[in-house]
Parts: sequence; C-alpha cells; structure tokens
Amino acid sequence: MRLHICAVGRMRTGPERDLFDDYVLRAGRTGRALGLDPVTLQEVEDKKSGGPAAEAALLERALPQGALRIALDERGRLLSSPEFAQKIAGWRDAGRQDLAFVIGGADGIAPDLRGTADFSLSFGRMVWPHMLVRVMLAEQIYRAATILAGGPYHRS
Ligand SMILES: C[S@@+](CC[C@H](N)C(=O)[O-])C[C@H]1O[C@@H](n2cnc3c(N)ncnc32)[C@H](O)[C@@H]1O
Repeated sequence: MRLHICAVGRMRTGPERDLFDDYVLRAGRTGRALGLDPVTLQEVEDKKSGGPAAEAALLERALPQGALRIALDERGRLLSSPEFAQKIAGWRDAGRQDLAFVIGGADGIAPDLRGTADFSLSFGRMVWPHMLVRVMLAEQIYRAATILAGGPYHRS
C-alpha cells in the first residue's frame, strides 16, 4: 500500500525537514516487510490570496485517484497509536492501494474537500503548525509500522 502526504506549502530546509525526512526514512525501512511502501510527499502551493478554496483545488489534483482520503483536522477522531496502527493495517488488508493524508495550510482544509474525506484524524483539539503536523504524522506512521512489526520503539 502506498502512503502519500498531500500538504499545503513548501517545506524549507531546517529542523522540521530533517525530522520529517528521518521519520519517513525509518517508516520506509520498517514498512517494507509489512506491505507499506515509502511515504511520499506531495506539496501544493500555499495560496495566500485564494485561501483554502484555491488550495483545495490544487490538493484535489495532487491526490492520487481512488486513494482513501484521511484529513488531518483538529475536529477529527482521536486515536491511540496502536489504534492508528490497526487502522493502517485494516486498510492494507482490505486491499487499499493508496492512502492519502491531507494537511491544510494556515487557514485549514476547505470544508468541501474536508467533506470528501473517508476519515478525519485529530492530533488533539489544539491547533498545530502545519509543518509540525507533517513531522508528527511521519513519526506516527513510523510508530505504527514498528507496532505492526512488533518492534521495541513503541512502549505503552
Ligand atoms: C494551522 S492549521 C489550520 C487550522 C484551522 N483552524 C482549521 O480550521 O483547520 C493547518 C493544518 O494543520 C493540520 N492540523 C493542525 N492542528 C491539527 C490537529 N490538532 N490535528 C490534526 N491536524 C491538525 C490540519 O490539517 C490543518 O488544516
């Protein structure tokens, strides 16, 4: 199963980029034996003038056809890390080819695009900067892979 992160804005070089790349690398290594392909990042332009509606049009184009859409949204469902791991395994076992995680820009994901999500995932009710959300998501994907592989990284 292919994992895509479709996100608004371009990540510059710096600490967030380093952390993100590290977790993506680790997730790729651990996920290989589990039928999880390396995470790919699709970035779309941050449309300061057009806002979330203009960004949604770009995100819509970046989303792989037929992908299961997971919106990152503070109003979404709260999951424990083992629950998140089981969700990923369930989608994989159901034969899903593509999972697309969608992260909005400064003003969030346009409601119309949010409405097309198959699942809405929250990292808590607080709002996090979107570049940090990428890092947190990459870490949780890596953690999920280690949980599914039975590795020692996750301790509950
Ligand atoms: C700065 S936030 C925008 C928040 C905005 N109030 C909204 O309505 O979504 C940018 C993006 O980061 C992600 N995000 C921020 N906090 C989050 C949280 N607690 N859980 C999940 N995703 C979050 C969402 O994808 C959001 O669109």
